[in-house]
Amino acid sequence: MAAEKPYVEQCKGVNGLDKVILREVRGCSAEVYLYGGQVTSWKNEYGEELLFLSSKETFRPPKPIRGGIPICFPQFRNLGTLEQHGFARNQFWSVDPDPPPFPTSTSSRAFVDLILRHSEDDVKIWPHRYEFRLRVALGPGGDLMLTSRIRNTNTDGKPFTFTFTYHTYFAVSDIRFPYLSYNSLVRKICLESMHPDMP
Ligand SMILES: O=P(O)(O)OC[C@H]1O[C@@H](O)[C@H](O)[C@@H](O)[C@@H]1O
Repeated sequence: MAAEKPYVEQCKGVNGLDKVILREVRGCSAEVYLYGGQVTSWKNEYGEELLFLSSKETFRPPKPIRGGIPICFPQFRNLGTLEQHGFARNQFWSVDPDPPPFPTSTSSRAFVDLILRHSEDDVKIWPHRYEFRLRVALGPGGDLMLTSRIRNTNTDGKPFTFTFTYHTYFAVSDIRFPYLSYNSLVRKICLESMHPDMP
């Protein structure tokens, strides 16, 4: 009888980059690259891929990975002076061996905790110190849950503001917008996310 695959497995992905594979008993799975703290694959119990990853993706840092769920932090789009979508997506995150407890317990056995801390290079372009903890969990039914906890670790207690996004690329087999052009739809989604009460 074949050995059961583990719920959580850390291994090498494309170009030797570290990745973590999460699996649940019914066959669903997810993959997370430590580069970018980025989910690059999420498959349902039939093995169908639910996320888009560019076929041209070469997994070559410092270029961000195009596809999956990039983490945009501390800046979304061009809403600031940093490079588009901030710098968290092209940094190497670490597995967090001792994350602080969550207020509610999880039923998931397939999860990984990652952490990104400021580097001295970050501080030169964004003068704040932080800890960004990300939990990626795959539920028993195949649901994917991302939880982000961002802590200000400035030694002088100075507050900071940031913008943040899970810039999810979903895989779709076909897409048609009979009444909206692509650009107006994107603009509408962006406006709605900034101003949720807009008509
Ligand atoms: O090309 P990037 O930096 O990975 O960004 C992906 C996309 O991010 C979106 O937020 C922008 O509206 C697009 O213009 C952009 O192509």
